Amino acid sequence: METGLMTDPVRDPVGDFIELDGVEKVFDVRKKTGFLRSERRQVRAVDSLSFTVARGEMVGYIGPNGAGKSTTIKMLTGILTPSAGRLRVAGIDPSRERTRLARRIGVVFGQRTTLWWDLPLIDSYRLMHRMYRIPDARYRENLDRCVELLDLEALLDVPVRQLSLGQRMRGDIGAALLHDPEVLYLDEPTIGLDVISKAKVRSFLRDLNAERGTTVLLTTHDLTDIEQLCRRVMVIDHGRLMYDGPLTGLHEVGESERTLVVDLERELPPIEVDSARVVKVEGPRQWLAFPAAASAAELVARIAAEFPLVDLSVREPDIEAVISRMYAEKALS
Ligand SMILES: Nc1ncnc2c1ncn2[C@@H]1O[C@H](COP(=O)(O)OP(=O)(O)OP(=O)(O)O)[C@@H](O)[C@H]1O
Repeated sequence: METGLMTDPVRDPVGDFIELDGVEKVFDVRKKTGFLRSERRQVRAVDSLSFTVARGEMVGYIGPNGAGKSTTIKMLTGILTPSAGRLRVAGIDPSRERTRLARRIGVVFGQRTTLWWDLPLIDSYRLMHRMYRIPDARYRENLDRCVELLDLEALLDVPVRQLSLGQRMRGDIGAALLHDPEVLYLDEPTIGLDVISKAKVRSFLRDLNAERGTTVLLTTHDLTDIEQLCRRVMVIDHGRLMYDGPLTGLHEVGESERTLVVDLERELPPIEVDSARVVKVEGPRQWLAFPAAASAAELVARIAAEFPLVDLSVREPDIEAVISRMYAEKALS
């Protein structure tokens, strides 16, 4: 049933909901090279991209600026047509049947709003009710739910232009969910938000995914979004998939380091020990970087045997650092 949009992962067999096979997107760009001269150039924004996302998955889609993330999402909504390859969402070819697909997907572009700027929030919702031809009872139910969980009650009569960024974002997420989409594409949903607004948005998305089984594809520069929401992450760079797996696996791929922080009885010269190097000294405290895969216990034992150790802690690698290192290594290779 096309409009039976509630997903029940128990009844609904888990299958590939989003499928990309060798998808490419090439843009023709004209670049001015002189007064009356210009040069044609091709930009390969997405290159041989293949992946699948199962129903109910919540997947992070990350990469540096210009990697091809927005282009992918635009192809998944049907706004852009792939130059090559096969792409399906819920069995639909997005660019051929964009309107039919629109009833089944929700999209939030963090840097743009789908709301009517001059109208109170509730009027935008009423317009969407009509535009998407959402049955009255379903609209009411979804509206009430979004108002409650996204804390929108006090905002409904406020013109969108007067909302803060965080309020507007919650309003936009509500708008994307009024028609009960099976899949939600989020492009930078927490960009520019304060800590409290970010926490609200994340908790809402977690509940949405858990309770309704909504499939979520999340693009973000804030890795805490990924850490808190997604078990799986895909890393894209230069339009190509570089990594697809659990967030924790990125540490191994990035050959990252952990940090041992030791407090000594007194200020001492940097500790010299095999398999670790001092990266910072502050009074009696020293920071030693060591390979993430090496045993912290062995290193601690060696230091404790030779130095007056008072206290210690081990810091896990910073995902952000791991990813920037991955990009840097790729650029050099
Ligand atoms: N309409 C377009 N015409 C020409 N080139 C484009 C167009 N849209 C995107 N590109 C180019 O395609 C590449 C991928 O862009 P895209 O916006 O998909 O990256 P992104 O990963 O979303 O980046 P960001 O994190 O900065 O939003 C970039 O080189 C960009 O300049």
